[in-house]
Amino acid sequence: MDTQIATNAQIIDGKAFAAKIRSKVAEHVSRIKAESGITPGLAVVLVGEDPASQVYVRSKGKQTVEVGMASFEHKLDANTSEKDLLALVDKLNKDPSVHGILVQLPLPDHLNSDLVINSIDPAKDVDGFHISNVGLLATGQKAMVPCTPLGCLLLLRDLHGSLSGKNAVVIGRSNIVGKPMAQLLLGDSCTVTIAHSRTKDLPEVVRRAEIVVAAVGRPEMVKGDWIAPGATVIDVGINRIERDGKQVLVGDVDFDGAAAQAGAITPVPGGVGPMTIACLLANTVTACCRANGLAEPEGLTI
Ligand SMILES: Nc1nc2c(c(=O)[nH]1)N[C@@H](CN(C=O)c1ccc(C(=O)N[C@@H](CCC(=O)O)C(=O)O)cc1)CN2
Repeated sequence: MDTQIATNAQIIDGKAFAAKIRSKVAEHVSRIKAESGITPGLAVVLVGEDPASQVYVRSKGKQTVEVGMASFEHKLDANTSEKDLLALVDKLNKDPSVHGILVQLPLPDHLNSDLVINSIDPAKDVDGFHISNVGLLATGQKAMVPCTPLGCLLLLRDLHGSLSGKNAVVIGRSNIVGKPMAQLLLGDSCTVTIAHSRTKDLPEVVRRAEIVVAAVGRPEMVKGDWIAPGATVIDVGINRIERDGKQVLVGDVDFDGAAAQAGAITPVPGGVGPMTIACLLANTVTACCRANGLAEPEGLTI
């Protein structure tokens, strides 16, 4: 790694990169329609009225339609029973016009997320959270890949080309981001450490990394002096905090401190977040192609 101190980190523009992915997805959607007459379709299920989830689901529907796909939104009451939710998933599993199914998380407490996710047909599991897809990814087989880690990987590949041999530290061990992120980096031949709240001397562990992916859900926890000079910092955190009497969005990384050290860094907002929905659209096209024996889009998945 370059040992020179980098004071002007490159700001990785996730918003612009996500727009490029969406335009590639739109091209593939046109091709699929022309070749087969099939319109890729995405069904999104929202249970309850969590304000952030409502925003994300609205964006998913809007962007799905913008790339030429069919969007099916199912908004269910917060008190929906597990039986009714499972019945809806079963109906979507059987619907040939639906190629991708996503159940927005978090679900209300009375619903068992694992049970619901594992009831989705793995071939339609565009979130990549079904246990079959988790196992396929872990064993290096063709899987549906979780959208946020896939977005991070595409950003890293675009920046570095090959990631082979790089030292990567993933902070956070969630099933949605930390664990699949580590699998993806390992798949690209990085040397991967998964760190978490119990990791001893976390700052020292992070200082050894050429690539840092922060996904802990704690506002600005990762400090500038934890970052090795020239390292690439990918901030997955989306935390709403109050600062100077205003609500602001911050990541898991102290942006100003880290940018003074890093070679490249994602901002919040405008970094990893927009990649999540772009990769969801890409996964839906991939699922549609796999289901219908059509050529899969290249460069949009691993
Ligand atoms: N079933 C799923 N549930 C959830 C997922 C997921 O991938 N699948 N991820 C998150 C929420 N999420 C998508 O669902 C998501 C989060 C953030 C963004 C985004 O574009 N963020 C913007 C900021 C937007 C804002 O102001 O809040 C950014 O970072 O620039 C998109 C999608 C949890 N649930």
